[in-house]
Amino acid sequence: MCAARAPLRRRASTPLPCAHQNRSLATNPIMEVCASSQLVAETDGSRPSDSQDVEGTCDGFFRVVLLGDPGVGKSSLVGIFRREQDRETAEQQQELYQCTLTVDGEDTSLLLMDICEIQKRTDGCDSALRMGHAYIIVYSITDRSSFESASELRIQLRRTRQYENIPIILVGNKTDLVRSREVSVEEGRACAVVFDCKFIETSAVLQHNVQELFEGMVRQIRLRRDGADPGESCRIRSHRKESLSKRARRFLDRLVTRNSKTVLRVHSRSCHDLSVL
Ligand SMILES: Nc1nc2c(ncn2[C@@H]2O[C@H](COP(=O)(O)OP(=O)(O)OP(=O)(O)O)[C@@H](O)[C@H]2O)c(=O)[nH]1
Repeated sequence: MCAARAPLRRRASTPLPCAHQNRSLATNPIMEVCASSQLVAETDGSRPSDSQDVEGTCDGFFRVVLLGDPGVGKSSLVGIFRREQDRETAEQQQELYQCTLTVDGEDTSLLLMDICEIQKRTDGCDSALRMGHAYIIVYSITDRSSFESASELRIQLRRTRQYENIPIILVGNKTDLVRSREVSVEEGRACAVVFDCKFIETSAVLQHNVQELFEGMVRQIRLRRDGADPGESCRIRSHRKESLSKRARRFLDRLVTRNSKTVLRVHSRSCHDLSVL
C-alpha cells in the first residue's frame, strides 16, 4: 500500500527544492523556507485563500512540520525515512527530509520538517506554525508535561491558522515503554477529539504505527485537496472556530487539575481513523 522511496530523501545539508541554495546550519532553516513559501500567512493575520490550505506546494512537496517538546521522538520518527548509511554519517542537526510515499497507488512527496527546537530559540515557533501544509504534534506517553505542551501547541496552531483547515495529527510516541506510561490512550484520544485533530500512538523504536502515521497524513492532505463541498467546509470551519477555543481551554484546565484516577469521558468519534476527515 505505502512505500517510502529512498531517492527523494533529504538531508539538512542538501539543497532544498525551491531555491534554498547556500543553506548553512548557522542560518535559520525555517526562515529560508518561509521566504519562498507561497503559503506563509500574512503577519497581520489576514486570511489566506481556501486553496492555500493544502495547495501551493513547494515544487510539489507538502511541508509537514513536526512539533513537540524536546526528547519526545520527533527526530526518531522522521529518521525512519533515513537510510542506514545516512544515520551513520548523521550531522548534528538534520531537520529537513524529503520522502515520497506511495499511498493507494498514488505518489505524494512530503518535506518533513523537524525544526521547532531551532526556531524556538529565535521566534518561539511562530514561523513554524505559519508555514506547514500539515502538522504532526508529538508527545511522549511517558511524559505528561509533553502531553500538556502538545495541547498548548494545538491551541497556538489554531490561533495562528484559524481560517485554514489544515491536517493535524496528534501522536503519542514511545508506546514500547509500557511501564512508564503517564498518559493513557483514552486521554490522547480525548485530547484529539477536543482539539479537532487526528490521533495515533506510535513507537519510533519499534517502528510501530509509524508507516500508518505518515500514510494517514498523506490521506489527510489528499482529503482536503480533493475537498467535497467548499461551502460545507466553510460552515464546518466557522463552527469549529466558535467552539474550539473554549472547549480546548476547558480541556487544558481539566488536564492540569485532573485526578490521576479520573477518566476523561469524551466520545472518540473518528479521530483514530486517519483515512477520513
Ligand atoms: N523507547 C523509546 N525511545 C524513543 C522513542 N522515540 C524516541 N526515543 C528516544 O528518545 C530520545 C529522544 O528522541 P529524539 O528523536 O531525539 O527526540 P526529539 O523530539 O527529536 O528531541 P529534540 O531533537 O530534542 O527536539 C532518544 O534517545 C530516542 O532514542 C520510542 O518510540 N521509544
